[in-house]
Amino acid sequence: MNCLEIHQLNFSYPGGRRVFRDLNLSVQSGEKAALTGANGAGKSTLFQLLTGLLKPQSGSIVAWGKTVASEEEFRQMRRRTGLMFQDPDDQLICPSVEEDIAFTLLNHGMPPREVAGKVDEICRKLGLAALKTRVPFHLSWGQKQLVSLAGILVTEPQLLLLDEPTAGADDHLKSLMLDHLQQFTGTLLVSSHDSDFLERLCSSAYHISNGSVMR
Ligand SMILES: Nc1ncnc2c1ncn2[C@@H]1O[C@H](COP(=O)(O)OP(=O)(O)OP(=O)(O)O)[C@@H](O)[C@H]1O
Repeated sequence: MNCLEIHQLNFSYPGGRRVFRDLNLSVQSGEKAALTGANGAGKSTLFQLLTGLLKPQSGSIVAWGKTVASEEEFRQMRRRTGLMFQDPDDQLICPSVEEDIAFTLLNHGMPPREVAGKVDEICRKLGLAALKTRVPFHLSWGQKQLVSLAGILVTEPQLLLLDEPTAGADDHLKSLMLDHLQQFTGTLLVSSHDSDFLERLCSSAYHISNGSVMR
């Protein structure tokens, strides 16, 4: 079964040039797929379209066999999906690391005590325990990326969309991310210019060029 299907997607930013022209893409459940393309090819834009943060002019998105079009359908889809933004400052909004990691689970109505246990566990796994009370805004770039990833993994998503997760990451952070993402059993679509990281993580690749996807 396909986790994701995109059919004949067309998208332009208001007043901007066309980003996608009749783009088609299918990603199977459990697939770990790389999304590549030159700067400005449209990788970040595609992630935003896939999660309903941008609306296409035409075309359709199907997730787990169901068309996703209305705001409510995207809301349901986002509950099963983790999107890691390219810039962690777009992701981190709370006054402390632990609150940030807990944010989505609390929003989903999980009891605070259960959330606290899950936050502790993911912080332990990702080596973030010492940063729990820190202000996210004051962390280093790499620490912010790791906190962003923790806030996503803690929700146990079935689909992970990662937008250049290793940009600016050192070798230690990259191998930490790799270890955890290799263990992820859901569907993964990861954009990156880091071919070594993609080769070690992904088993398939899709390349965006001239507004459409090539395998
Ligand atoms: N908010 C916006 N308004 C207008 N144009 C935009 C906007 N955001 C992105 N674009 C344009 O859309 C195109 C695709 O940008 P996008 O950021 O999706 O590319 P990308 O593949 O993620 O690039 P990179 O590898 O540099 O991160 C680019 O031409 C960009 O300038």
